[in-house]
Amino acid sequence: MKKLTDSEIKERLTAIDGWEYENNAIHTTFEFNDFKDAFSVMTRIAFEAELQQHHPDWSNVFNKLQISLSTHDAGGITDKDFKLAKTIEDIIEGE
Ligand SMILES: C[C@H](O)[C@H](O)[C@H]1CNC2=NC(N)=NC(=O)C2=N1
Repeated sequence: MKKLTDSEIKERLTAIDGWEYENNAIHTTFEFNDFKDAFSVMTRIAFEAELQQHHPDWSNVFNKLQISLSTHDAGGITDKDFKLAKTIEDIIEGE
């Protein structure tokens, strides 16, 4: 999988709100009403990640969820990260 260049990453980020590019990964944070809502979304993301065979680096504290996406094998950001980011946005928007 081809590693995207800085300018390709910045260009693609304009199409997804709320994500930023830093430290060789794209990041976002979400805040939910409570832990149950956060964990429920995480479970849905987990099943989609498994289907894509591409997995988020994330952390959850109570109602907050921080997500970072990068392609470990490529040592940077690839189409797989933008595909998973779009999937995550679709899951959140369906809430
Ligand atoms: C064999 C398996 O598909 C690979 O190890 C996948 C699994 N999930 C992955 N997830 C992420 N974020 N980066 C990877 O390089 C990666 N590799």
